[in-house]
Amino acid sequence: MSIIEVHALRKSYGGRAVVDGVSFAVEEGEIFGVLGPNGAGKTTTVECVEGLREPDAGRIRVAGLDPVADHAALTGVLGAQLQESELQPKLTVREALELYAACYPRPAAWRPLAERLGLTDRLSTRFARLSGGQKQRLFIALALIGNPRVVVLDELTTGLDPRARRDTWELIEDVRASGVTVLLVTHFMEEAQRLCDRIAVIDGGRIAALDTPAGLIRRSTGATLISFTPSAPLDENRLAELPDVASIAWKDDRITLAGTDETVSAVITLLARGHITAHQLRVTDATLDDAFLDLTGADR
Ligand SMILES: Nc1ncnc2c1ncn2[C@@H]1O[C@H](COP(=O)(O)OP(=O)(O)OP(=O)(O)O)[C@@H](O)[C@H]1O
Repeated sequence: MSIIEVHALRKSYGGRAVVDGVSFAVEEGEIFGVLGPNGAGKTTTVECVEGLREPDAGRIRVAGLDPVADHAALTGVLGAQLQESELQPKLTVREALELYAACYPRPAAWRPLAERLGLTDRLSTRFARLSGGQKQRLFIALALIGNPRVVVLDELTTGLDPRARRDTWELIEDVRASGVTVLLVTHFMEEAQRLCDRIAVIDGGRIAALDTPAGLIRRSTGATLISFTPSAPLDENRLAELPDVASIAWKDDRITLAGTDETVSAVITLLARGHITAHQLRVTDATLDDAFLDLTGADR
C-alpha cells in the first residue's frame, strides 16, 4: 500500500474545476515533488491531502486514513509546514516547540529536534527576530514535532537566499533519511531536480507528467542540448532526419537541437561533410527547467 493515494481528485471553485481528475501515489520514504505554474492547483491538491480542504470528488488516503473523515487520527501521521502568519511574533523558539509538542499524542523530544535543525542557540529568540532561514528551520521542526510519517512542505524555500536554500535542502534529505515521506510543493526546478525521487507536474488542474526528474527530462526535450552558430546556411530538413532529434529551435543565427549523444555525433558528422564550421559549439545536459517549460507549455 502506498502511504499517500490520490485517486481522481476534483475540486471546483465557483463552478470552475481547479483540480480536475488528479491521481498519484507516493511510496513510503520518497521525496515526492509537486511542480506546476502559478494557479495550477498544487496547493489545492496538497491541502486536500492534509484534510484542510474537502474534495468535491475522488478518493484520498494517507496511511490508510481519509484526511477529512479521520482528521483527528491524521494529525498523528501527517505534519505540515506552517505559514509564517500563524506564529505570534513574540513567541520564542522554545515556547513554539513546547506549545506544538503539547498538541500531539506522541511528540518527538523537542531538544534533539532543535539540535538537529540548528536551532539550539536560538531557543530564547522571539519568532519576529529570526532570519528567514531560521524561521524555515523552525517550521520544519514544528512540522516534525508530532513524529509524523509524512511531512508536507509547500514552497518551503521561497524567499531564502541561495545558501539558506541549500542548507534547507540538506535538512530535507536528513528528514527523508530518518524514514519520513516528504510531499514537496516547489517552484524551484533545481530544488526539485536535486531532492525529488519523483515529480508530478500539474498544469491546469491535471497531471501533465509524472516521472523521475531524469525521466521527465528524457520524455520532453531530450536529454542533451547541442547549440552552435553555423558558418553557412543549414538544411533544417536534414537536421530533423538525424537520430533522436526531439526539437530544433533557432534564435537569430544560432541553432539549438535537443536529442541524445547520438544526435550530437550525427550533427558533427553532417557539418563536417558539408564543410560547415560550428561556431561556439556547446553541448549541455537538458535541465528540469527545459522539461518543465516543454511539459507545461509555459514557453508557448
Ligand atoms: N478558496 C478559493 N476560492 C476560490 N478560488 C480558489 C481558492 N483557492 C484557490 N483558488 C483558485 O484555484 C486555482 C488553483 O490555486 P492553487 O493555490 O491550488 O494553485 P497553485 O498551483 O498552488 O498556485 P501557486 O503556484 O500560485 O501557489 C487558482 O486559480 C486559485 O485562484
